[in-house]
Amino acid sequence: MQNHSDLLDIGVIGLGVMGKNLALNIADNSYRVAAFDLDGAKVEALLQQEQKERPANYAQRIEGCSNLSEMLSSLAKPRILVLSVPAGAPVDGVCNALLEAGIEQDDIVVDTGNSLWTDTVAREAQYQGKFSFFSCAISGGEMGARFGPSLMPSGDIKAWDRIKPIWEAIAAKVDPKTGLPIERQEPGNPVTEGEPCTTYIGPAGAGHYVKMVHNGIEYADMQLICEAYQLLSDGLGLSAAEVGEIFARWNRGSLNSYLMEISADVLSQADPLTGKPLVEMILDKAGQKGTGLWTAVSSLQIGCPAPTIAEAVYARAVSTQKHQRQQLSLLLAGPEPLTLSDDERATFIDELENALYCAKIACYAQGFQLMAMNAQERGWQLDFAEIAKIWRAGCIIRATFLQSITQAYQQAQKVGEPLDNLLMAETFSLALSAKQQDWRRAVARAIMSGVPVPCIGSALAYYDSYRSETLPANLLQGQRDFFGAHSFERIDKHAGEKYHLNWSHSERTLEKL
Ligand SMILES: NC(=O)C1=CN([C@@H]2O[C@H](COP(=O)(O)OP(=O)(O)OC[C@H]3O[C@@H](n4cnc5c(N)ncnc54)[C@H](OP(=O)(O)O)[C@@H]3O)[C@@H](O)[C@H]2O)C=CC1
Ligand SMILES: O=C(CO)[C@H](O)[C@H](O)COP(=O)(O)O
Repeated sequence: MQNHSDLLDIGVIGLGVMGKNLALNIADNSYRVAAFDLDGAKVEALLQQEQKERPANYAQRIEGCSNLSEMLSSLAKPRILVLSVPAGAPVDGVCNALLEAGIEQDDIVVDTGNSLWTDTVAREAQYQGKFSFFSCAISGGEMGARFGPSLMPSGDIKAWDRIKPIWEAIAAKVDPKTGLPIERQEPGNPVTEGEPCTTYIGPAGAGHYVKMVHNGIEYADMQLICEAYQLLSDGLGLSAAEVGEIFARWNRGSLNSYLMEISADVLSQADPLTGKPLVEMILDKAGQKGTGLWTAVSSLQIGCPAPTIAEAVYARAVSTQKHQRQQLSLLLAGPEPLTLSDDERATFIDELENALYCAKIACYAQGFQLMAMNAQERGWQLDFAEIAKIWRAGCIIRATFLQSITQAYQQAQKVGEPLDNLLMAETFSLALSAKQQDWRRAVARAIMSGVPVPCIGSALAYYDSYRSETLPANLLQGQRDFFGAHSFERIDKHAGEKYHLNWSHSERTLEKL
């Protein structure tokens, strides 16, 4: 352990991509940090980075520990210990190691990893009486952790009261007037002004659930942008750099977002090895760690439609089937390429911009509805205006658009009417109604040119399903009653009254069950 004369404020365990940067961020905000990783080289690297970045007039604020007992004895009580280790078994591994090292009942362990929310619920109960297991899901990647992430804390409110000042200091900040991020990436000079992107989400598991849905939306938003890229490159024959320029232009309009910004950047990057566009040298097989899948599974389990999020997970799965795709590309016929005039191409690009905006609204509507339905099942009181607010900066899905979502929920709160679906908010219903024809034309062109658009297309089906007062589920109920006597309700009788037609009898009489 490094020399220190005083007890430290907070411990960080796990110094990978996120933990290392969180430790530096916390230190930038004047807290003294004890740091530990199983790999001593990572502790050393962190200490060196702090030394390199620290302004000359600042004292050392991070101290390395060689084991957890040393960390516990270096911290002021009750202790705050931040876990930034991979989700799953490593979280319990560290908790058990902390128990062996002498962690106490009043100490707080904050899990900042992408843990499955049901694991978090179980852990809070499992460690009760031993220490306070608190969770704080985090988004923002490496740079977010370093200079201001979005933080989604949940669990024991007393634990939140203790960590809140640190969390508000290290979180990303938003200008309250414009709703735009205040960004300054300067070691030793953290952003202290503006609204912090953190808020208490709810009981144990709520923060991880909200982060999981954030990631589900992230999957869908990324896939929507990728579909637009394929339409512009394969469909229109534009180069990666040209698509990058279009995305950069869109990023200055209603599609302004971090994901659009980085997509434009990725597309304009040349490969250092070949000089070709880097994107064309990257293998088209998408990885995933599970949070998008968990979101889709949750939506299926609770019966909340989130088709665009599910399609984004399937799109990653299809991408990994490279061998089959190679074989089938030689076997299966597709349409002739579309030949478009210059005017038609320009029109198509504008239509696609509107299609993307509409699909994005539908995808966020799905995510927010999912959070609402799960909250209802769990008895959580989620404040969606606050959730949208803390996603305006710091996190991967940060976008100007989140300010409109914040305002839509604030308006609903003001008039005392719950916003059951974001499509109902005036700002979005007007935009969707105005742009839906362009959305259809973009999907139609994609279909006619043979470019797959599972997310842009499924979002349109979601939109059309929700604007249909009547769906063909009447026939479906008839089918179910026919083969399985599963019964149906009638439109001219009380809700809940069940009927069955004796389909196999010659008279086909109707029974009230
Ligand atoms: N990367 C990202 O953009 C984001 C990640 N997250 C989540 O944050 C968590 C951390 O992610 P990330 O930093 O990317 O992961 P990394 O794999 O980069 O870092 C995890 C670190 O934890 C260390 N570790 C593992 N087990 C222990 C242990 N028992 N005691 C001490 N240290 C341990 C690892 O050491 P070693 O390598 O030696 O095993 C490694 O240094 C994950 O749950 C991730 O899903 C959340 C938001 C964004
Ligand atoms: O949580 C995150 C950002 O919010 C991570 O970047 C996310 O885990 C990446 O997920 P995947 O590897 O599944 O694409």
